[in-house]
Amino acid sequence: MRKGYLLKDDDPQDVANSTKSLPISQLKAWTKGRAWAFTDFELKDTVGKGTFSRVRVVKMKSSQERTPMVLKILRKADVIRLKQVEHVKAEKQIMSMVEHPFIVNLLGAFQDERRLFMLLEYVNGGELFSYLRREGRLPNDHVRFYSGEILLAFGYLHSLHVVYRDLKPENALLDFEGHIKLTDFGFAKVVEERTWTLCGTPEYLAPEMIQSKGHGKGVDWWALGVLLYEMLAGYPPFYDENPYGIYQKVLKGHVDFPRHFDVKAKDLIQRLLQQDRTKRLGCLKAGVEDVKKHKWYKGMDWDLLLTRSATPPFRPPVQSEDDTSMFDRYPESTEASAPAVSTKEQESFQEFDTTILGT
Ligand SMILES: Nc1ncnc2c1ncn2[C@@H]1O[C@H](COP(=O)(O)OP(=O)(O)OP(=O)(O)O)[C@@H](O)[C@H]1O
Repeated sequence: MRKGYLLKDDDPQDVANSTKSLPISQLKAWTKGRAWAFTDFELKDTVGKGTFSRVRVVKMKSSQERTPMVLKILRKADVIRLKQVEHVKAEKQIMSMVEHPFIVNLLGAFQDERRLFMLLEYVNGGELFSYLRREGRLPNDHVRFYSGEILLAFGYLHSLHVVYRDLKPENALLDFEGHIKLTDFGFAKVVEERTWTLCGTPEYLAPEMIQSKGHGKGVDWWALGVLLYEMLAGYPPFYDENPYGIYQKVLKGHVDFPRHFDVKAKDLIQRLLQQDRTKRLGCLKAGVEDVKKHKWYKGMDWDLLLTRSATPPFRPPVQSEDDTSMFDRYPESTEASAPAVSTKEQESFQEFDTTILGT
């Protein structure tokens, strides 16, 4: 049994001192169908801060079950001010319908008068971003592993007509074994054909999104090309101090490849960073299968990868399930206050609460 990952058994009475924790399948079964309130949780460290959210590790207060989870806390007033109501609703909606080994599990969604809460499994190995910045750049086989798990998640999402739209190393978390877990579905959308909203992170935006031409699944394949490049080079392919400069470079489409680049990796990236989305790898008839078949992935056992049976290249040095040392430090916050919103504004959050029925 792994250190810090004790499986549940039937005995413990000592709630406060218990270190018992559940594997995700059992955690999902335990959280299934429950109604939640913010006061149910004991607040631990903050592990992330977004534009209008705070992500905190939490534990249930009065329960035998002490598995750490995270609560993504959003202030309604900020969500409204930044015109993110529809995105937040879509995030919850999409996260509650997806289930995949390389995607973070949503365990519940609820609200109080001033805040929205999403309860998620806690992925304690930190962001791929932090690992990449520490290492500088990654060797081919590491990149093959991470991008392979991500592309399997994309294949799954696209089969449900979900476009993720926010791939970047900050949103790819590593679990305790070192497998990928995609988080932040704030820009994800169900798209049958095309959609037009400009969203994502400048360095990762596809040309058709910048040009407001209408976009679809192709933006994810473009972003995978950017991520592959960034992991192998240590910096993104299109870079400038300001977003406008980045957009110009993306539209110009010229990519400089460092000398050390593997020729097959370069070929794959060029096919993903194809300006014309009708010719871009992943956007053709065979979809994800074309990407999987690219010669850079030759020898990859995709079935083994999907079952999380391939050995990750790096195992995060976490000491316990609630270890937060792989994340940046954030100042303490009591989460006591949030601005009020009007009764009319409250209505827009009516369908937010979800008890996950799942499997
Ligand atoms: N399930 C999780 N387990 C561990 N850490 C998480 C989890 N979900 C999110 N985080 C951390 O919190 C950060 C912010 O979360 P998230 O990206 O979902 O928030 P956001 O408000 O959408 O952020 P942004 O404004 O940057 O898009 C993540 O980058 C990650 O470091």
